[in-house]
Amino acid sequence: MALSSPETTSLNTAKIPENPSSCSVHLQKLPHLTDYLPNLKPLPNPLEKNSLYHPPAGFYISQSEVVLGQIILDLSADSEAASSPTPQVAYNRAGPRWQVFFEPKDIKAAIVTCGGLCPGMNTVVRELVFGLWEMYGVRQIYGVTAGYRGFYSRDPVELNPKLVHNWHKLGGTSLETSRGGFDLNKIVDGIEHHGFNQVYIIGGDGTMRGAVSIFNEIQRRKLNIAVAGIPKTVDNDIGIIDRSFGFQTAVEMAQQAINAAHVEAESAVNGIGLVKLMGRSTGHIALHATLSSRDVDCCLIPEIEFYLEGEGGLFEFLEKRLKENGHAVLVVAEGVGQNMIPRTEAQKEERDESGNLVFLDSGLWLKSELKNWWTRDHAKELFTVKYIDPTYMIRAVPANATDSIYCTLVAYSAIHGVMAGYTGFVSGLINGNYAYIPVDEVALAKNEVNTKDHKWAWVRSVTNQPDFGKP
Ligand SMILES: Nc1ncnc2c1ncn2[C@@H]1O[C@H](COP(=O)(O)OP(=O)(O)OP(=O)(O)O)[C@@H](O)[C@H]1O
Ligand SMILES: O=P(O)(O)OC[C@H]1O[C@](O)(CO)[C@@H](O)[C@@H]1O
Ligand SMILES: [Mg+2]
Repeated sequence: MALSSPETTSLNTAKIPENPSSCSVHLQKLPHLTDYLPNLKPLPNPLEKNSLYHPPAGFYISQSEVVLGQIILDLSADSEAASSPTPQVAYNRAGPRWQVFFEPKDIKAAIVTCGGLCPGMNTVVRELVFGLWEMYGVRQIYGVTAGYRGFYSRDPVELNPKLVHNWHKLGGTSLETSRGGFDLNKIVDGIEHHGFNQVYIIGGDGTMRGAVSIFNEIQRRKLNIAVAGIPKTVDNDIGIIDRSFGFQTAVEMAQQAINAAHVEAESAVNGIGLVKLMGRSTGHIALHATLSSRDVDCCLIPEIEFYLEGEGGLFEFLEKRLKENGHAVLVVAEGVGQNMIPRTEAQKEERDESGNLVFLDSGLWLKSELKNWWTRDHAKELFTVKYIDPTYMIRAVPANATDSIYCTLVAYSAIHGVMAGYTGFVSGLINGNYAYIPVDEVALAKNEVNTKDHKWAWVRSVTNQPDFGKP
């Protein structure tokens, strides 16, 4: 990998070697059914005979095609990477393989949706059904309803293109979803009982941890069943992938709430518009909504520390903004201030069916703190806080055009991977390319906002909010 033009770096003080060490690549191993069922025989891909495809040269993806996990490198001679070069992590590129390990007539596929809603869930299900049916001629496709518990407590629903053709226009998940109900043995027994040999699992971080256990148990039982995950996270809290389908739609929907908060704030004397957006442990939606809106004066996310009172605190900042502009818009993620909001003993313990801590309403808390502050310090002046909580509105909608394309491609990628005999993987977008990632890796990978990165610096520069830091 030689640098094309050393001159271009003349403005930069960093020394760049003429010929930086050729990069070594570490390919993350993808589990395959033949790892534990060595006698399985490959077959030619049925797409060869699909009259709609006529696969051209280069259509099939080879084992050697990879997607790099990191595409930004520091080539300077004194960089850490140059002094101890670690191999680049790479993932298998997603797409059709020329050999498959399933005969279409023998396939019985199951699709399940788990966890909270996200725009595009129905589209992913629709595209799995269409892809399996149209590309590979699969005729036994089932929806497992109500999340993981559906594997053992409900009859699966037969799916076909006619039934699901309109689902991309619907928000939510027509298969229904739930939290909790994860009983590993009952689930794998259910999969065996129904004779499913391809299992597609759509869900968030918890769902992916469940998928790891299901995959491990299937391997332990040496079953010829492939498991593929499709990460769904409106909060964008799953690592490795660029983002989940539905995330951009949610950010777009958040604009409506921010616009309304801005109008309300601007139309009042000392008006504050307060918007709470989803994001339990990560502030990606709040961050992206702030960057795209430009009406936001302050964005608070769980990854930053802040305090309310005193010099350098939130109230001091808002007071300044109110003096300058007469109004201010504040966007907070739901996970913000959870360690500052007073809780009863019962609230400290309260968890949802999946075991996630139930959060208190950060927006309501902030609204009340703002009112107390104003009454205490400026009792005679007018003041208004308009609090908007669009929580479910931003995720209960169908996917926008960009997310719809993502839904289709991520679903097709999953199908191609499973047909090729891969298992225990997820399909996802990495640096703009579809790739296969071992599910155990995804289940552990968090995606928090890096507050030392440019993106957070951009927020600071569009809002001009201070680095609240510590008092
Ligand atoms: N560690 C785990 N092992 C097995 N199953 C799990 C685990 N964590 C969660 N699950 C199961 O996965 C399903 C979904 O989990 P959860 O409710 O946490 O949502 P999620 O998948 O994280 O989605 P989101 O948080 O985006 O709404 C539930 O059925 C839950 O019981
Ligand atoms: O009310 P529910 O369905 O548990 O969902 C709320 C949670 O779901 C999420 O959207 C994640 O899917 C979180 O942001 C939020 O805390
Ligand atoms: Mg989760």
